[in-house]
Amino acid sequence: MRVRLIAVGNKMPKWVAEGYDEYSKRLPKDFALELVEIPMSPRGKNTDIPKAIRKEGDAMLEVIPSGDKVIAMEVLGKEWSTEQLSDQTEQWRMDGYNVSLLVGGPDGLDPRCTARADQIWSLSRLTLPHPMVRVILAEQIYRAWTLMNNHPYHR
Ligand SMILES: C[S@@+](CC[C@H](N)C(=O)[O-])C[C@H]1O[C@@H](n2cnc3c(N)ncnc32)[C@H](O)[C@@H]1O
Repeated sequence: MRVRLIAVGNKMPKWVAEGYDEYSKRLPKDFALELVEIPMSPRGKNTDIPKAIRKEGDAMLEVIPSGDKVIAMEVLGKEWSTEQLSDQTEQWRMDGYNVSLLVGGPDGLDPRCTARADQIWSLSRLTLPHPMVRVILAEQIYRAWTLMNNHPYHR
């Protein structure tokens, strides 16, 4: 199984890249977490924000492999416990699915990306900065994998 994390932002601070790598590198090849970064459209005082979001959405839709289970990350999505995430992931694995997780930029996901998703997942009702979301996702995917494999990391 492969989980593709499709996230807006390609110039991340060192702590974000290190945080993401810390967890993604712990996963085995047969449960790989793969990062696909979508360049953030530049923002300035006169930026047409809906147009910037659309451009990010176009790029995102292009890299979602057909046949993947698609999960949009949204504050107002459904909250899952780590156990629910692990059970759901196990189900996808048994059914032979790969997964794409979509993380928007500072102005959120293009509505077409949310519409493309099979499920909408919320990490909490807090609005988190998009760089932090990818680190939290890497840790939670790793944690879910440890649960699926009775690894002592999760307690
Ligand atoms: C700074 S937030 C965007 C906030 C924007 N006002 C919106 O309504 O989506 C950047 C991205 O991080 C993700 N995100 C932020 N907080 C989240 C949360 N609590 N749960 C799930 N995803 C979150 C979403 O994908 C969002 O598009």
